[in-house]
Amino acid sequence: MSSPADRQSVAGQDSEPHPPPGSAPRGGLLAQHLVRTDRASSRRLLDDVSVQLTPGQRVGLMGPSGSGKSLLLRALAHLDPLDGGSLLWRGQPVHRDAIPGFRASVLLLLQHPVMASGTVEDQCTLPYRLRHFRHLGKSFDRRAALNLVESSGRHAAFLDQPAARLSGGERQLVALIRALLLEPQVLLLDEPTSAMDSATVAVAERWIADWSAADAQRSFVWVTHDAPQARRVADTFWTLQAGRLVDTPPQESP
Ligand SMILES: Nc1ncnc2c1ncn2[C@@H]1O[C@H](COP(=O)(O)OP(=O)(O)OP(=O)(O)O)[C@@H](O)[C@H]1O
Repeated sequence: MSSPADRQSVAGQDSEPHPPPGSAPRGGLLAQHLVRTDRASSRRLLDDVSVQLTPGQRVGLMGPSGSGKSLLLRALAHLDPLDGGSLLWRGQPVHRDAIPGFRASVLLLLQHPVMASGTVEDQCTLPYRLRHFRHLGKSFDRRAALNLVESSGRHAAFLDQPAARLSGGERQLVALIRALLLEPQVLLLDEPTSAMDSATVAVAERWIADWSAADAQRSFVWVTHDAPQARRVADTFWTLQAGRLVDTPPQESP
């Protein structure tokens, strides 16, 4: 079995630092020379970042606090305007009319998930009322939601709990359940288990591994400060420092 460092040299960004335009394979996300600058300070928050997420790839994204990990995920999710660079999804720029399909395929999980009013079940049913999921004809699968709830060791009544009263770890769990039910092709995971106890972390890691294994085209980028977790979940490693990609194997962030 290869070490994370070996795997990085084979599959990490240092083997293909600047993939040529249009080379994103079907299903892939390609970011080239991304630049984001803080207008107030002129500091580069993302500084010439080029990454390629290929179908089936499992990326662990590490780096110190403030190094730009969340901003990179938001950029890959087409959430923030950039000051430079290009983004391709399945080899094409994501134009306005392609955004609904993109949003249905590429899901970003925030570290601190926002919960709407209502119950846990309401959080899970909400996306099906949004345009990008409605047009796919998908509907909420309560049985699948219950299976996930019960496989996390919780009672079915968890679905009826008011979301406002959930703990931070429970919110992350609900956000993950909601995302997995939507069966995305790509998950952009911003410290998705940072507030969970170790047993719940193990459940979340297993769910994401199962989701990934169910379709060889599925891929994710998982931000973590936990190097052992990165080694458990990922086969490729990206590290950011001060907005730049650097070539180092997973290590604890300071
Ligand atoms: N909207 C914004 N405008 C200006 N600066 C921002 C903005 N959002 C984030 N930043 C700054 O960009 C830098 C990178 O932020 P980011 O949230 O991506 O860090 P991170 O690597 O995810 O950190 P952590 O590990 O603590 O979550 C930080 O210094 C942050 O203050």
